[in-house]
Amino acid sequence: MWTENNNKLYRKFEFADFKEAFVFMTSVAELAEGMNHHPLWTNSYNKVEIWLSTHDAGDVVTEKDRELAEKIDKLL
Ligand SMILES: C[C@H](O)[C@H](O)[C@H]1CNC2=NC(N)=NC(=O)C2=N1
Repeated sequence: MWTENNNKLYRKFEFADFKEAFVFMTSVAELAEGMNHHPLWTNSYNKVEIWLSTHDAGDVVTEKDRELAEKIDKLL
């Protein structure tokens, strides 16, 4: 579930292992490139944390962030 805090959408994802996490990250990267809208994220072994905001709009949450979050959810 995404939460909205400090002008960012945030969600933490957990996978079976690093390989699964990285497959997910590769798909997110392709989505991000397609939208020209990129995540701030961290990866530690099987965990991926993502923060979404729109820098061009002054680092706030916009429709683009909500759209990317929705597309990311559909990868799961
Ligand atoms: C120049 C380029 O179009 C912009 O920097 C794009 C790239 N990716 C981006 N990603 C995010 N998250 N926010 C932006 O405002 C943004 N802008």
